[in-house]
Amino acid sequence: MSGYFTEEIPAEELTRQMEVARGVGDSVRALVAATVVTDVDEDDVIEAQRLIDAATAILERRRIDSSFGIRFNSDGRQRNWGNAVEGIRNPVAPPVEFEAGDDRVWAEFSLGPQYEGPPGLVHGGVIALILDQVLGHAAVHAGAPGMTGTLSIRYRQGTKLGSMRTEAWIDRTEGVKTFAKGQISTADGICAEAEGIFIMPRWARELDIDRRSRIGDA
Ligand SMILES: CCCCCCCCCCCCCCCC(=O)SCCNC(=O)CCNC(=O)[C@H](O)C(C)(C)COP(=O)(O)OP(=O)(O)OC[C@H]1O[C@@H](n2cnc3c(N)ncnc32)[C@H](O)[C@@H]1OP(=O)(O)O
Repeated sequence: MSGYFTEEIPAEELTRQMEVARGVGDSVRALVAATVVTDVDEDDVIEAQRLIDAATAILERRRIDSSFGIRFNSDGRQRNWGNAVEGIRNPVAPPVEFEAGDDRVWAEFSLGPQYEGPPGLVHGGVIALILDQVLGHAAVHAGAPGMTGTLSIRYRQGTKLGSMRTEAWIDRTEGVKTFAKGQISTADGICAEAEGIFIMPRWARELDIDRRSRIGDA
């Protein structure tokens, strides 16, 4: 399985690189939201498009041949900047920043107009995206990570665009399978609940690699 590799970067340099990555990610996130809801005249839209195309040409002057992957420093710090949920350099990602306590992980975050499904509400697939990641994180945090085998979601009520919270915890483990549960809530209460089975894949079991740090597709 490729995509997991070590790339040693000194601490200060890593901090600096993170600021730059977050900066460009945040700017493009703002651009995406503005593109959805702008009400300016067409001439302004066309001028903006010209500038955006120029920016894209700058970024494409040099690129990696693959996706970003997950990069580790030898101290265990990881960079998953391309991740669709938490990647700081991925404008598709809100990004969601997870915190961990004794028995669960959680995050507070906001979803803007680019995540709309039904009018004013978050798209159901985006809800699934977030829940997959938070449940996967709970499995990692419990020291029993894996790839998502099954994810079941009960959508209890529409999730309004804006501020929300997600959290997840482990229900139980059975051999290579970790059973996780979680939810997303807003000021209206619980909007969606999920149950997932995360499985340590056969290739990882055979490699016998560090379960805490290497499995999952974060
Ligand atoms: C300090 C560092 C921190 C690092 C911090 C990292 C942060 C990290 C955050 C991670 C957060 C990730 C969260 C997103 C995670 C994705 O999004 S993963 C991407 C989506 N999922 C996939 O692409 C998975 C695709 N499927 C597969 O790869 C394989 O089918 C699976 C699921 C790994 C299983 O394959 P396998 O290993 O060959 O399984 P196999 O040996 O046949 O079966 C093992 C057991 O699992 C059961 N099983 C197999 N498939 C399934 C299934 N689909 N459903 C239920 N049970 C199943 C079998 O029945 C068997 O059970 P037992 O007989 O042992 O009771």
